[in-house]
Amino acid sequence: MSFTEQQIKAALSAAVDPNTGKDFVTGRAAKNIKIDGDDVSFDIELGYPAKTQIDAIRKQVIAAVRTVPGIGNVSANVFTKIVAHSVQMGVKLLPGVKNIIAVASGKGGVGKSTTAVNLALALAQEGASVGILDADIYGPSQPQMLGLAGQQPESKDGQSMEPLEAYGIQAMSIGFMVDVETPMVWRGPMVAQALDQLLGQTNWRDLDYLVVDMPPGTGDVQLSLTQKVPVTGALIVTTPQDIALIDARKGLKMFEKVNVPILGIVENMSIHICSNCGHEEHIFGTGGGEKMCADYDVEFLGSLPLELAIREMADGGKPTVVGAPDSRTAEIYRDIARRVAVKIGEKAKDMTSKFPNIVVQNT
Ligand SMILES: Nc1ncnc2c1ncn2[C@@H]1O[C@H](COP(=O)(O)OP(=O)(O)OP(=O)(O)O)[C@@H](O)[C@H]1O
Repeated sequence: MSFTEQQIKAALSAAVDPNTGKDFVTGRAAKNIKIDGDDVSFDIELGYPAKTQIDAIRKQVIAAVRTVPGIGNVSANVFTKIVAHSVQMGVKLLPGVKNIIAVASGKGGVGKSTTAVNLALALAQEGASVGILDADIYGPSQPQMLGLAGQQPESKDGQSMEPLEAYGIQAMSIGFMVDVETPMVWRGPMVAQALDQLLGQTNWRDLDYLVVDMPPGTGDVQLSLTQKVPVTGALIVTTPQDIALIDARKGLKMFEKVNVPILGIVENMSIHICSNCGHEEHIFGTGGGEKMCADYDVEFLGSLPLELAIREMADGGKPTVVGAPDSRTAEIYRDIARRVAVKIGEKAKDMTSKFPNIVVQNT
């Protein structure tokens, strides 16, 4: 052997993870370096799902280590390990759920539910175990978007409910419990009770991420939900016009108030590309989302076009990420999903589960 472990580490610290922007040593991804004669093997542990990129990352780190003089065979085991990250103080994690991502908007109709479902499906496509909780009591649209309309969750014990499944993700919605065609007048306590039931009585099965489609707006219902749900981070969806941005700012403030970190902002319906001539038009204005992010020091996670196919696929029960997985739009959703997962991965790990239960016995 004509090289040292130090040289291997130096080579790996010259390679930067394109998703985190950190090198593989500083980011603590490189582990378990083993040298056997001239051959080297090591692990790269990613804290976010990246199934579509594992191959590229493997090639990148192998190429980096091959630069070490005298090196023989190099093998890298690249894998993902998602852990639970901290939530608001005093709120307990949900059983079977590691991380919760709240998807919110300041006002209705900006595409929050469409973004939430595509984000959930994109995280699953990248290899994570994902659920979606449709808490949008005013317009539960996830059953329709996931092709589950008219179905009802099963209960094995008469107390708790099993989430339904579509395209590999688990789903629970207030829409499975009420007739969405019949307008309902929800009084405060009814809303709270229904949401409590959804939150506390769903048997989520081993989720890395639960995406919560929040009710639009920043009123009392939304505020109490953000206090009750153990949220790891929130994402705000807005359209570029001023009125939506003003409301999105209120959303930012609401999460700040309850100490939920903002993962970033997604701008929806940013640009319209004419399907006939390809002409690009900023129907709702331009640059608003990015300016808001700069003003408030939050990340601009990406922007989605105003596109007929997004609406047709979501409303038709097969959202873009699964309906057209090779499209540019699906790629944008996957990029946003990876950014969100990386941001969560950078947050402090949840330590509550590390503390042993202390039992005081009277003898
Ligand atoms: N980028 C887009 N391009 C075209 N249509 C879109 C886009 N995003 C969402 N839509 C469509 O706009 C409508 C409203 O979207 P969605 O239900 O996701 O909004 P929302 O903010 O969740 O609304 P609400 O607050 O009422 O629940 C839907 O018909 C959806 O298919």
